[in-house]
Amino acid sequence: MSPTNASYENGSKVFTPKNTLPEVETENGNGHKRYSYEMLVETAQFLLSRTSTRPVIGIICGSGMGSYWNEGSLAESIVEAERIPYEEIPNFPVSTVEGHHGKMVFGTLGEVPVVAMQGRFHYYEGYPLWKCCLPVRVMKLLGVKTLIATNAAGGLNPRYKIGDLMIVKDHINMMGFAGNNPLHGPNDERFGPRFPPMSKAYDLEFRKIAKQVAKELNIENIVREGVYTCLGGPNFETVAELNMLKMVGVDAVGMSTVHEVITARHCDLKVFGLSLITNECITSYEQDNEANHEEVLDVGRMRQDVLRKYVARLVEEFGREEQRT
Ligand SMILES: O=P(O)(O)O[C@@H]1C[C@H](O)[C@@H](CO)O1
Ligand code: HPA
Repeated sequence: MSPTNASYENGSKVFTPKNTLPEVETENGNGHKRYSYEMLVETAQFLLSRTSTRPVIGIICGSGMGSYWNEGSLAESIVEAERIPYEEIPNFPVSTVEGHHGKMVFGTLGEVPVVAMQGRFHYYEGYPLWKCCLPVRVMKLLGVKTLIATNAAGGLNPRYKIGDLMIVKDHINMMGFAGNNPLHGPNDERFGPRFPPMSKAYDLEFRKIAKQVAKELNIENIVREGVYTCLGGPNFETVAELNMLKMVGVDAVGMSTVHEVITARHCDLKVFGLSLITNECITSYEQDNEANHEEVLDVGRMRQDVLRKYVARLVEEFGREEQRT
């Protein structure tokens, strides 16, 4: 089905956008389906009916931040938390990663109303990118103004150490280079424009605040700022791939976030990105060690107290900044 009504004027085809996109649309030739605006409104309305929280900040908890465990995680420290499992949410995909929590957690952090995704959807699980990003659009419809996207990533910058935190300054959309983009397909203007800019993807003010907060918390020695890229996964990268990414200016490599950020910027959410460096990227054939998921989770647990305190303070500060602007 076409998202436009086509008619002919003086022999030329004229397209008039329809008011709504069809409920489920077969994407250009690749067989993927997509959700309509109305389905996402239904999802948002369901969530709003299940909680009295009206979140202004949305947080995506990455692998290092309690998407695999609850104890001591940021999601656990949300006050007056209401937890809604993904299985109960209409139109929501169900996380297939073993051990992932799969819950939307509503409540407050430092008196700022928030919603946290405990468990995200990854491309390697088999979801098309637009489906991985569905919760971001739902957050927008819930009234969220700012997205904090966190992830676990391999450190490619040789100065980075395992356990460092990287404020994401920018990203390189490697999957987008191959034409795989969450905005691929018909555009719905109610979310945003057909051709959204990405040159200010990661909010400058938030990045400044994050550096200031790192100083206050005395963790500035482990907080870096750099460029993140997402590959499709699930395999970790080859030595040649990592050396190529290093050459083009990538500091940290992961399997998420970029498409979420593109979707968030498209619908005008402000974005802050944070990577936990969980492993060293292997850039030489002489190195014995290999990347592995257990190490990613171990480092996540090791750093979770710091991450929780840091992100909780950032939420307070971003909430304040939100009120100022
Ligand atoms: O959800 P994130 O991006 O934090 O998870 C990363 C990427 C893979 O899911 C996993 C690899 O260990 O960690
Ligand atoms: O080294 C990595 N590569 C890709 N994704 C990752 N997620 C954690 N570490 C890595």
